[in-house]
Amino acid sequence: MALTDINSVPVHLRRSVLSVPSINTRALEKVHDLDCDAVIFDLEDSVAPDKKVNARDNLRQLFRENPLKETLAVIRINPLDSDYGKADLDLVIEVLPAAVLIPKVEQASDVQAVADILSNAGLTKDVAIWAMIETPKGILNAAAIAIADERLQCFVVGLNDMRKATGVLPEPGRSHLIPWLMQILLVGRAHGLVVIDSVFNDFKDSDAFDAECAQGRAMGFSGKMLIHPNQIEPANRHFGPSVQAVKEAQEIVAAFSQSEAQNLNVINLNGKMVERLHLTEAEKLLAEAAFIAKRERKSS
Ligand SMILES: CC(C)(COP(=O)(O)OP(=O)(O)OC[C@H]1O[C@@H](n2cnc3c(N)ncnc32)[C@H](O)[C@@H]1OP(=O)(O)O)[C@@H](O)C(=O)NCCC(=O)NCCSC(=O)C[C@H](O)C(=O)O
Ligand SMILES: [Mg+2]
Repeated sequence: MALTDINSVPVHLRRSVLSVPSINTRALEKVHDLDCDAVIFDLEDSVAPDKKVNARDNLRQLFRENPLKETLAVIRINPLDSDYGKADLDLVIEVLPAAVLIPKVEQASDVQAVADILSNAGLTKDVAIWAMIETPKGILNAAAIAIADERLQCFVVGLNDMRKATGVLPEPGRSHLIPWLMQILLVGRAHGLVVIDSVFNDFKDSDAFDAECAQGRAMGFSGKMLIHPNQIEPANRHFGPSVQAVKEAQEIVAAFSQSEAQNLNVINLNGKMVERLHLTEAEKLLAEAAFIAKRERKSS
């Protein structure tokens, strides 16, 4: 599978990235039937210390007997300097998920340490690296982290840890967090990374979740980390191409394919300036929409 490049097709979507506690066998059984783009099998904060071994065993069995097919599989390990991180990474090397997610990344060396262990195990590009940016130092060092290793593909924001570290209270609109969110996004984009918005804890409040997805989409995030199956449909809707966006993209492609537009870099489309950069965006959006439609046809 080609590595994700936010500006290239074919696309590997990251609209909905569902976290599943690897100790919860009931939830682990369910993930095969869920319409999310990626699953994070969590070994970190959702698994109690005395359950880490059981959780790893659950994943070993899942990857051996019933691996995910259409959905990207990611394993979130514990920090390498904790009591559990090294054994978690050994499991990653054994079962080969699409990516390993490192929590609480604060400096480039946190990524490099994982990359070195993967390389020493003979894995060069097989397992991508994702990094959680969820501490003040992680945000301040994001630019160095982004270039720590060529396997790094994705930043995932963690606002629970960020709030804990800073004292920022949860509030609708996340106004006090916006500078930090945009900083992470800017750094990620500068280095061609996918950037995933944080989880939303109140999984029964669908209106508030809808609003936060809309905000995350408007900010430029590729998708949202989720904690509950109910959050998948709204995340797919907000972070995927809307009907209106597909229609506009088709109009742009059609307009630029006219013979009179062949040598033009800018045209007037229904009273709006449209340039070739919009054509590139339109083609990417249509490829994304086609990819989603094909996957939906296959699963229905
Ligand atoms: C939050 C939950 C503990 C709620 O679970 P539950 O009480 O079981 O909810 P429901 O009864 O509404 O569940 C309905 C059915 O859906 C299944 N389910 C629930 N959650 C998941 C899931 N994540 N994946 C798959 N399936 C799920 C239930 O088993 C029910 O099934 P059934 O019995 O057949 O009806 C729970 O949702 C949960 O544990 N969520 C994930 C928690 C998690 O992964 N936490 C770590 C990630 S959060 C994070 O990383 C924060 C970040 O680091 C930061 O700092 O911000
Ligand atoms: Mg966290």
